[in-house]
Amino acid sequence: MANFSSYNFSGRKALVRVDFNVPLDASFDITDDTRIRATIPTIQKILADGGSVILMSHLGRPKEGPTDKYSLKHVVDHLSELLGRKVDFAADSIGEEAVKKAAALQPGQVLLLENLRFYKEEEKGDPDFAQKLARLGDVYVNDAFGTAHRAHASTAVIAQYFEPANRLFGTVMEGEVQSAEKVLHSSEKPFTAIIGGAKVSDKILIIENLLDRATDIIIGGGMAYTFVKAMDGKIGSSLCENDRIDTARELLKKAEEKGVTLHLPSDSIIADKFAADADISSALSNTIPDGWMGLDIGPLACDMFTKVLHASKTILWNGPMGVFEMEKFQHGTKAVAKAVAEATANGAFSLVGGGDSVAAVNQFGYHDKVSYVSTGGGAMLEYFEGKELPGIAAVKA
Ligand SMILES: Nc1ncnc2c1ncn2[C@@H]1O[C@H](COP(=O)(O)OP(=O)(O)O)[C@@H](O)[C@H]1O
Ligand SMILES: O=C(OP(=O)(O)O)[C@H](O)COP(=O)(O)O
Repeated sequence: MANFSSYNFSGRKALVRVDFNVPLDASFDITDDTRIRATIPTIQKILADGGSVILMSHLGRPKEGPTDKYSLKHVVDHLSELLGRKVDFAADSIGEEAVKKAAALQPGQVLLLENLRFYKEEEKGDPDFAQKLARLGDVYVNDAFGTAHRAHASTAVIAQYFEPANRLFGTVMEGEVQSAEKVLHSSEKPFTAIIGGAKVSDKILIIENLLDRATDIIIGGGMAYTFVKAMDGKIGSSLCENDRIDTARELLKKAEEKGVTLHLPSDSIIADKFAADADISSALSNTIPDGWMGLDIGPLACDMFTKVLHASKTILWNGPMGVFEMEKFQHGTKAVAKAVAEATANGAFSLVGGGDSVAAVNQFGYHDKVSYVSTGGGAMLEYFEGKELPGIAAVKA
């Protein structure tokens, strides 16, 4: 593996895997550009050396192939603005247009490929797809920390098609790993992990490993209701992964055995539909009526979580406490962000990561009141499990 800062990109086409999986609103405007902004130093260094850049990323989780909603064309204008130069776009990632545009790329130019996940081969880690991508450039830079926990074609499989001397991490990856290492080796207790959001089946498994590290685990957002149901609570139509209920039950038991306190939201803000104009009410999280769903933690939970956070010395946070994109369901995430900021002001070390979590912290004005903001959510949590992430291992191999 080569070193990014000493690598000379002059005359080279750098194929750079970035994580441009940014939140978009209904008009496809970017609501938080942290992940794009983070990659600018990497892109600028390659261009300043006299190289050219081919950017590749995923956006969301498209299931049906090419879909306008998930097109990376939505980020082209903003990226051009941030770079101060026009970025070209290929409406494909390995097809004729991508190949032609990549071949014609001149030093100083930037090309963005269409969403890699429009090909099912990407998530399957298909070697043929990875090799076709690899042919577009002559040096591979992985700067997608947020996706480093995925063993996909563009993050893990592709690296083998480049000589070790032409495989590198970009500045995002380097910075993220350095900061994560710092936390990994210096986590003062009480250590509180906050897990929320909506990727229940992905992140519930990570909780088990956190049991060896954390003294307290706060579970909020859509993640909470699978646990509430595992304790025989009534959750109405709240988000729930039924095939993870047994896992949740086991985790509750293991936490007790290990002396780790799992904090679930005792109450919730409930809604009659998943919409900004829903009718809302509040309820204990284990007595949510049929036809209603929990879309935020309630006031009792906010108070309880705040107390736990104020007593913490290390805080790791991934996943919002509610559907913060809608005003009616922002309060819990705001309250937790405030408590994390207050704990940080009192000397705790706090690390917040994940596309939506970072968007929330930015939106509520707390980004500079926490110790570190990571572009990765699941990736950051898996890094803390102590295992090498596939996207990192492949570049180092
Ligand atoms: N109670 C809930 N029900 C449904 N979705 C929720 C709930 N709470 C939070 N969410 C959603 O979770 C999403 C973020 O989850 P996730 O992707 O896991 O976080 P991150 O991007 O920070 O890693 C947000 O879009 C938010 O609206
Ligand atoms: O947004 C991401 O992760 P995150 O929600 O854990 O922050 C990454 O872009 C990975 O996306 P994925 O979880 O669909 O593989």
